[in-house]
Amino acid sequence: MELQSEVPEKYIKKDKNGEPLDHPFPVMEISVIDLGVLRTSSNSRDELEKLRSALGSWGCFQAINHGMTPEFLDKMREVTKEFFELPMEQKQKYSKENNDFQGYSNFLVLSEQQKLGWSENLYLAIKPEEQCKLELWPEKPEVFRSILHEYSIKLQLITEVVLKAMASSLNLGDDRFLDQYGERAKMSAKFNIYPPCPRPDMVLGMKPHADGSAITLILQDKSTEGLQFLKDNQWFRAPVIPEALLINVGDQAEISSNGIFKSLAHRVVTNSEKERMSLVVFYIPELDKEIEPFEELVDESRPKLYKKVKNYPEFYLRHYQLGKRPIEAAKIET
Ligand SMILES: O=C(O)CCC(=O)C(=O)O
Ligand SMILES: [Fe+2]
Repeated sequence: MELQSEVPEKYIKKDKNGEPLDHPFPVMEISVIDLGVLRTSSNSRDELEKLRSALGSWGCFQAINHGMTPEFLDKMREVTKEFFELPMEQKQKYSKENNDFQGYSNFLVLSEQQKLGWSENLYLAIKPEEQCKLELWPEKPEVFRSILHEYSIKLQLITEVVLKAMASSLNLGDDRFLDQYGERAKMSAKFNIYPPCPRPDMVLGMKPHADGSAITLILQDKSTEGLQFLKDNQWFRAPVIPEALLINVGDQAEISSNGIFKSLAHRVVTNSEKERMSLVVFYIPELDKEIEPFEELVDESRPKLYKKVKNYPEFYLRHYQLGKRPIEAAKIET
């Protein structure tokens, strides 16, 4: 995207509270959780309590000791930036087709009227294997395919540890989330680049949304902040911890946990001088699994908050296009 002093109208976005988008919002309180401690059964009670409390308030945490070295994470960041630095015609070889979610796109467009985000993305399924369209996996930079493969394997292991710990933290059997979501749950990687933008006060990198996943794992840029979460009607900046993965609750884990874990709205702001990258991995339950609040978490003091849903990505898209928060449509009316 070319840098210019005026930006096209379709990118202009006003904050609901009238604040400029680049207002210096406060930094959120985000727990740092040691996955190594969660993995060991002794000693993990405090860490589980921390996890439960983090997911029940801010809906996210920073995971450290996840089994990937800082050098490996830096390599992922570098490879992501190198891909987006390729000439446009090379990136367009991987362009997203209209009826597909996988591939390269220049901005997030779901419908004509929607304001565009100041970003380029590359969306690739990474699990299960038969959903991967290897022809869309860039051949340049040369290490792209092998390093993404390695990253996928690591993220599968991490996801399993996190979902088990989430279950334990709710005093449920370890496999409660994994069983509900299915062995063939999907993982998709979304590579984002947010180029410098001349009007960070008026243009967003990504508009406010909550994720339709069960959980999302984000590798953030090391030197450029941008991600913000909305809590109690106020935006907060997510800090960057270079060696950590930021893991957040998506709508489906909020539903399964009967609202104990929170899927918060978030957005990405732009920066006038620096570009920002992120690598986001969505963990998405099998489409034909019925997702509903675990019955162990429903009682008189905590009635069932959500209906049963199936194929949430489709449900999500349908409601998102109407400009509503999809999870609202899954709520049981009281
Ligand atoms: O770029 C980021 O840090 C987050 C992007 C995001 O929220 C998403 O892709 O769903
Ligand atoms: Fe998101």
